Amino acid sequence: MDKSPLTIAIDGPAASGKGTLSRRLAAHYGLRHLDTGLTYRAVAKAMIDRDASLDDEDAALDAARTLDLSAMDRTILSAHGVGEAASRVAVMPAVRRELVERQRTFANKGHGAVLDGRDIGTVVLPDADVKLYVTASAEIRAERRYHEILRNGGEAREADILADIKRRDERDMGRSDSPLRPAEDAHLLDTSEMGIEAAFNAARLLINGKRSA
Ligand SMILES: Nc1ncnc2c1ncn2[C@@H]1O[C@H](COP(=O)(O)OP(=O)(O)OP(=O)(O)O)[C@@H](O)[C@H]1O
Ligand SMILES: Nc1ccn([C@@H]2O[C@H](COP(=O)(O)O)[C@@H](O)[C@H]2O)c(=O)n1
Repeated sequence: MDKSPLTIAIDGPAASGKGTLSRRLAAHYGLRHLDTGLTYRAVAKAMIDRDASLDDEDAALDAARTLDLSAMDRTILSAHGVGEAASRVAVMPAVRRELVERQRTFANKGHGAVLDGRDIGTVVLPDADVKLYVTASAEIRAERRYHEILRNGGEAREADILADIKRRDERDMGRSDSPLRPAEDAHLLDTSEMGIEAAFNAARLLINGKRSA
């Protein structure tokens, strides 16, 4: 296998499967992985814990500056409501600047990395070796998330999840700073009719093709 450093940027809307794919790719290529959504979630959670308003930019910036990437707990941060709150602090340019800096430092520290989020290919790592934009219809994404919540012992209504996903898509794609969109040189991967294994194999083929080109 080619041992040169490899940076992979993976973007896509909520519950599109970018985290699942990123973890598989990181394990396969022996790369470190950062789920950048967790950084926005951690800022939002810190504000909720401090009873700060989610519109308070000073409090959000303070939470971003004091964030410890190594202490982010996926189990706590993955709650559906925290994702919604994260998309509200993610519209703040000062918070984005702070977190993007931290994310770049992570990416540049070692021998390659996989980062997933909303602006990785467009803003955080515009020179990434490979860029993927993972998507699926809102209905399929809501169905997958619904089953995930049930599997984990939670309760939810699929219709509420679909409404949340559509609202979050709108906020993430419509914000003026770093809106969610595919980078011009990103490969599109629509997994609406593709299982996890098939998506992983498709991504692996694209990456290997790019490396040997
Ligand atoms: N190709 C696929 N086929 C079927 N289910 C999938 C596929 N990819 C991911 N999933 C499932 O869909 C759900 C959402 O996936 P995942 O958490 O990876 O999405 P995400 O884009 O990282 O979400 P978020 O934006 O909330 O971070 C999970 O339950 C995962 O197991
Ligand atoms: N690079 C990123 C990553 C995430 N966001 C915002 O955080 C929210 C939560 O992200 P998840 O991937 O964990 O669902 C998301 O809705 C975005 O608003 C971002 O802006 N940039």
